[in-house]
Amino acid sequence: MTNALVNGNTGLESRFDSMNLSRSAYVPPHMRSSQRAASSPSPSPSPAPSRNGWNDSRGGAPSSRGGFSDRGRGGNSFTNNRVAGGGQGWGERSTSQNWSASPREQPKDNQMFGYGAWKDGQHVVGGRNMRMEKEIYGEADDPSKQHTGINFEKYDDIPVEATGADVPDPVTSFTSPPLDPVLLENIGYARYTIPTPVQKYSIPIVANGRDLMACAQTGSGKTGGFLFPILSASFTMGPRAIPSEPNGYGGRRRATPTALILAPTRELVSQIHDEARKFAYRSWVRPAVVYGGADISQQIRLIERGCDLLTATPGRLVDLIERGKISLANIKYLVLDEADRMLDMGFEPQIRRIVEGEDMPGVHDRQTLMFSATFPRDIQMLAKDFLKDYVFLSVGRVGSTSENITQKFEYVEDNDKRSVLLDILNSHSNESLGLTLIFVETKRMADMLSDFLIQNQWHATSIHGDRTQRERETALQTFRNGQTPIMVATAVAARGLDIPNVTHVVNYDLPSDIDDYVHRIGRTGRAGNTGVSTAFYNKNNKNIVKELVELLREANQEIPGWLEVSAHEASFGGSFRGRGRGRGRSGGRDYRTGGGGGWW
Ligand SMILES: Nc1ncnc2c1ncn2[C@@H]1O[C@H](COP(=O)(O)OP(=O)(O)OP(=O)(O)O)[C@@H](O)[C@H]1O
Repeated sequence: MTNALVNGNTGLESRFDSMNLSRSAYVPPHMRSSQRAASSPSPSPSPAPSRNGWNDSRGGAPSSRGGFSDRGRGGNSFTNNRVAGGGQGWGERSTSQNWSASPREQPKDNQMFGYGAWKDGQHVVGGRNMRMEKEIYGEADDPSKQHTGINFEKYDDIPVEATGADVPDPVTSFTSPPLDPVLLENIGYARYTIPTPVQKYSIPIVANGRDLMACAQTGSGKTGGFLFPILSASFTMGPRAIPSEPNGYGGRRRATPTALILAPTRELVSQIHDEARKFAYRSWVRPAVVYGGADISQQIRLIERGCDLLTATPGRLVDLIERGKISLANIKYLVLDEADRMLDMGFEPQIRRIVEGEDMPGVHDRQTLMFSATFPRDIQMLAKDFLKDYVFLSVGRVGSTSENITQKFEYVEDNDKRSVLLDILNSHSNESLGLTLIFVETKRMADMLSDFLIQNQWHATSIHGDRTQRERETALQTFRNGQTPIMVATAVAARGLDIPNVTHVVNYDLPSDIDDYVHRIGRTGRAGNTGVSTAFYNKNNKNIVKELVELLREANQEIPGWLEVSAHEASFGGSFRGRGRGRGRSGGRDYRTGGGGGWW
């Protein structure tokens, strides 16, 4: 029996039927935690005991099924009207109800807590909402939230290079100024005490109106690196005035976000949106998220309620623009997160259309930021079109891996991989109760391997592009909460995902691209925590062996003798040259400075 059958739409639905669970509308991932908070808890089916004491997602229903909730807005609609025109760039949002009248005034009983407004040219900060705070920030020791690890302060030892004209000095702490006091309070609620290096630099660079291409290792806080300066400036300056609607849109309300964040996968945009909700708390900024594979009408209803900072996958955004639901005319900040992956996934035409072919202000009338842990040549070239006079920031060498990850290599022939994997899982299960993420190359392999693990009494699930959105979210949810502490994944889970307590990443199949390896192992060892990665290597992986050995050396890892020999043979035997994408896709620095060892 394959995963596709068990977890395909029909299989899943019939399993729910047989469990006699109540059916209800699909709830998108970014709505689920609030929905849980809003609805009374429903008993979950008791899991079957297993060898590792965890529950199997396949025996349980997603706990978030149920009716639609509107993120704790208590059913109140709020108007999203702004003063049209205005000419000066920054305008005014008029709010009809539910807001406190002055920045520090607490809302009255019938007013809405947790949301602010822009009124009469002033930021009217919403009152605190304890339920919302618990939901978005978690408790101090909440295992579902990432906590900083013992090596967090060591990020400061990583060499930073910032190139470009007149690079502003970095900040050393979270202070106001330069950060808006409301943002500072939210950063405090998130329990961040000091900025990571990428944040130290990005805050003043963006505050000074500069464009930025920022490269920093996985798990080192790039999301805050773009959210903090954007939200801080937005809180202080308020929304831009909405330009008059072009002919043909009269009377139709379109969302007009101030900031747009593009990212490659649904899971990643949902995660960025959750972070945006943390830092936009009590402010006038309404974060929104759109991605493919989920009900578009529900997304339209949500963006109509408020959409100032929009996180989107490119395909769904184009769809909404075509439907006349979103205008980009107001964009002040454009962020391309994991831009290199978006190009790999073939999103370049959609991205070019969004940035150059619609109504987004031109490069001189917006600020553009690109973030990734890897910046191959083609993305630096895209930067030439999208960015102006930008600062190129690299924390560590571009494309390097974090020293917080212990990288192990095993020589394993394809036929032996399954049994070696079982051995490794057995040995690790004695050591830690952390989560294990296993990467494979194909969707079919992801299904087959997770079935194999389940047959061997391991609680496993899988995530890949052929699973439905609901299945993907369920897999992620049961992995996050430890019900299925093993997740077999394709590249869809390689980028950006920030899942606490992933202690082990296994590259069951090594990728053919060294940058993919960097992102995959980066699902562990995040925020100063330590983690382990194990890769199964054999002769089929010679195309990346030289880069692997360089990465290991640079990250002060032990290098098995046989791997060095293989790298040596590959260099001199010609089997590596001309295959894959060649030496260090991200081996360069700012291409404008001629850095990078001349590999282009
Ligand atoms: N200043 C900070 N203090 C404490 N924790 C932080 C800080 N900045 C970020 N974090 C936490 O570190 C974790 C990793 O951050 P983030 O997901 O932004 O990393 P990233 O650099 O974007 O990684 P990736 O390259 O994998 O996308 C998150 O859980 C985040 O909450």
